[in-house]
Amino acid sequence: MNAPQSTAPRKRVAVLISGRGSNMEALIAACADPAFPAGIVSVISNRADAKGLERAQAAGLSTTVIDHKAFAGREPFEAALSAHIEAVGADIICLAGFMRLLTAGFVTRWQDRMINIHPSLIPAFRGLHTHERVIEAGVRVHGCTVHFVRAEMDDGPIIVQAALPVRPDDTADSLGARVLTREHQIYPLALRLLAEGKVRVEGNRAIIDAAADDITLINPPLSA
Ligand SMILES: Nc1nc2c(c(=O)[nH]1)N[C@@H](CN(C=O)c1ccc(C(=O)N[C@@H](CCC(=O)O)C(=O)O)cc1)CN2
Ligand SMILES: NCC(=O)N[C@@H]1O[C@H](COP(=O)([O-])[O-])[C@@H](O)[C@H]1O
Repeated sequence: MNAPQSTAPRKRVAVLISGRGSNMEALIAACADPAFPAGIVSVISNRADAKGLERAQAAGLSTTVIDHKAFAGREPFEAALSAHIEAVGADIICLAGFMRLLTAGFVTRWQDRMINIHPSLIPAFRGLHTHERVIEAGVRVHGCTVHFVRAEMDDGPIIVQAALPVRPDDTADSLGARVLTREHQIYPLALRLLAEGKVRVEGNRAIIDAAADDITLINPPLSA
């Protein structure tokens, strides 16, 4: 039974991608439900060859390429990004495999309205090549995180995490595939909680309002 349709206007979301776009697709699928408290108004890529652009167009969404290489530095690139995001009236920015380090100026401009998905249980394994590093380190539990973006890479207040066991026979690819499945579950959940106003930031912590009826999903039991 669908949750009662809230009368609040749906939050307007800009999704930033650089590549494949499978997390963007998970967000598109969630936003297709009229009862979902957010809708995607623009998909922006810094790469014209991002496969995600075709997927967004196939879903009938407006897509825009703002190529960082066309600008004389991060700030002018980000000024063009902000101008477009303001023009489409976005309330929330979702980074979904967006592979450009954003400056402190841009992060402050969109403070606590910009979230990112990262394929590790931050603060462990921040940065790139997380699955390879997890296997190399021999850790037993791995996962993914949706967090608010801060100037420091992969360092913001954590909204949702999902954990899973590392199998003895795991390769970076097999582990990455299981983590990606969890990413596609937790990103729509985090966006829903944020769009429903159920997340507030205190210092470097994200506080989820306890009434959020899907609290159990935030600490899901370790699944295979
Ligand atoms: N200020 C921040 N910017 C970004 C964050 C963040 O947490 N704070 N998250 C990232 C996403 N990301 C990891 O989650 C990430 C993005 C980019 C890079 C990186 O090394 N980029 C290089 C260029 C790589 C390329 O263009 O292919 C760079 O920007 O010079 C690492 C991790 C989004 N931005
Ligand atoms: N540090 C950022 C980072 O590593 N992000 C990761 O890039 C992939 C993008 O896949 P997608 O384009 O299919 O969503 C995802 O696994 C995401 O967590």
